[in-house]
Amino acid sequence: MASLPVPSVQAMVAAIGIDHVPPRYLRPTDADEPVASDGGEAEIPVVDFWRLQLGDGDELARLHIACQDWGFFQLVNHNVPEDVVEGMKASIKGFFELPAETKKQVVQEPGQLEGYGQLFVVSEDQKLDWADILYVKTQPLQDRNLRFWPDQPAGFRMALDRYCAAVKITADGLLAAMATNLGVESEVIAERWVGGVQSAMVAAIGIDHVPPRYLRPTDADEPVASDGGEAEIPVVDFWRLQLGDGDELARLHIACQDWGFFQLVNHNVPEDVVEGMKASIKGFFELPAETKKQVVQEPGQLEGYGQLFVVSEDQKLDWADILYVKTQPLQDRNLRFWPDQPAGFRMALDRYCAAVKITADGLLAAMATNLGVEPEVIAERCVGGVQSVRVQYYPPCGQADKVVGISPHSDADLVTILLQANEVDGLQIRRGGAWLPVRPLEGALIVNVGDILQVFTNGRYKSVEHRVVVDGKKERLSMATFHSPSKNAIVGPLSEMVEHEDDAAYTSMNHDELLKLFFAKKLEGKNFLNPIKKLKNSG
Ligand SMILES: O=C(O)CCC(=O)C(=O)O
Ligand SMILES: [Fe+2]
Repeated sequence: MASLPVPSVQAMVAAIGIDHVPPRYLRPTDADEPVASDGGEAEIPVVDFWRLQLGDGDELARLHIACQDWGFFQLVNHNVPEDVVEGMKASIKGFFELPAETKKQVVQEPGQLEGYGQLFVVSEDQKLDWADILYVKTQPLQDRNLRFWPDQPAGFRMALDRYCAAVKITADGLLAAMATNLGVESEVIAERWVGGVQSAMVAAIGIDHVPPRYLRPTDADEPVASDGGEAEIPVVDFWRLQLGDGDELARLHIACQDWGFFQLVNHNVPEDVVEGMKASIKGFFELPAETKKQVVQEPGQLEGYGQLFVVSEDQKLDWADILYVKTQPLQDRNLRFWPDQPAGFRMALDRYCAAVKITADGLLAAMATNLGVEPEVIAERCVGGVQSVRVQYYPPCGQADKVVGISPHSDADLVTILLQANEVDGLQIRRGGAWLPVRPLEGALIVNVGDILQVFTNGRYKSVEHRVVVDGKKERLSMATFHSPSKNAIVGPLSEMVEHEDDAAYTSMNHDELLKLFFAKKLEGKNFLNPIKKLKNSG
C-alpha cells in the first residue's frame, strides 16, 4: 500500500507560521500523558563503547542492564569519527534548508517508502506527525537506490555513506557485546600443533642460520627496478570516486588496466579501525608460541595459523608465518581459528573487515561504471560474496637476499585490499620485466586486481604477479583482505565484455569448483585461471 500524499510540515510552517495548526495534527489526549519531571526519574543509562571493546566487565554489565531494563541507552566513545558526525549533521541541515523544489527531486513515490516526505500515511483521517522525513536504504549495497539519495547539498551522499559505514561498525560491535552478555558465543580450544612455523624456528635458531628449504638464490636474483627508474604505482582517491569525479574514475580505470595495482587514499576505513587492526596483528604475533598454537592450521584445512600451502616434501618454503581466516559470508566464519588473544582481536578483525568490504564494494561499483557495465551485474554475483583475510608475519632473515617472503603469485579473487601493518616495506609487483617495490603512503591501502576480475573483464583488467622480499633486520607485518563473488556465482567473462563468443578468453565455471581445483596446487604464478583459460588465448 502506498503512503497518501500530505504536505511538507516544513513548507506549511513556512507558509502559515507556527501558530496556526491544522486540526489533523492536533491530538490533545496523546499530549496529555504524564511526562516525568526533571527532578524525578533518572536519565537513561550511559554506555561506553570503548570499554565494551576492551571487554571491560563493568561496562558489559551496564550494557546488559540497559538492554534488559531500559531498552534505551546513550552511547559515548562510540567510534564514529567526529568529522564523520559533523559532516553528516551539516549535510542534514543543508538538505532541509534547500528550496522545496530542490527537495522534491527525491520525494517519495507512490507505493515506495524511500525518499523525502512523511511517515507512512494510510488513511485520509489519520492524525499526522509534526515532521518531515527523508528515508533511504543504505545496506546491503545492492539495495541502495541513489534515486532517493539527495545529491544536494554537495557532499550529502558521501557524508551519508561514511556515516552509515561507521555506524554499522558500531552496531555490529554492540551486537557482539550483547551476544557476549547473553552467553551466546562459544569457543573451542585447539589441541594440535603442526611444526615448521617460521617465527618459532627463528626464535629457536636465530636469523642467520637458514635451512636449505628456504634458500632460492635464483628467484631472489631477478632484477628489481631501481629507485630512479620506474614510476610508483598510481594513487586513487576513494572519496572522489564516490562523488563520481570523472578524472578520478579515469585514474582508476588506467590503474586497473595498465597496472593491476594502486594505492587508495581517503578509503573510508576509519583510522581507529585500521590502528586497532594493526595493534591486534602485532599483538597476535608477539604472543608466546604456545598461545598461537591454539589457532594452528589443521591437516587438510587452510584456515588458522601456520604457513602457505605446503604440498610436497621438497617444495621450497616461504619465509613467513600466516594466519588465514574466512570472514564472509557470516555462516562460513569458523571462530575456532579466530584468535581470542590479544584481547579485542576478534572485534578488531570484525570491524576492519566490515569497513574494508564496504570499500571493496564501492570500488567494484566504480569499476563497473568505468567498464560500461551496470553496477548490479557485478554486485549480483557478489551477493553473499566471499571475504577472507591473510595476515602475514615475515621475520627478519640473515640471508634476506636468498629467501622469499611470499612466492610470486597473483590473487585468486576480484579485489584484494592490502594493509601494510608496520613500517617495513617488502611488496614488489612484476612490471616490465622487473620487480617494482611498492612503498605505501601514510594511511593508504594497497589495492590489486585479482584473477576473477581479469576473467569478468575478459582480460581488460589484469591481475599482476607480486611477491614479498624479506628484510635483513626487521620483521614485516601485513594483512591482505580478499574479496570474491559468492560461491555459487559463475566465474566467466561478463557478457558485456565480450562482443562475439569467440572473443571470450575464458570458459565459465562455478566459483566453488574453481576454488577446489586451485587449492589442490601450490601458490605459483598465475595458475588459478588454468582450468578456464581457452587454449588459443593461452599466455
Ligand atoms: O605482504 C604483502 O605485502 C603481500 C601479501 C600478499 O600478496 C597476499 O597475501 O596475497
Ligand atoms: Fe597476494
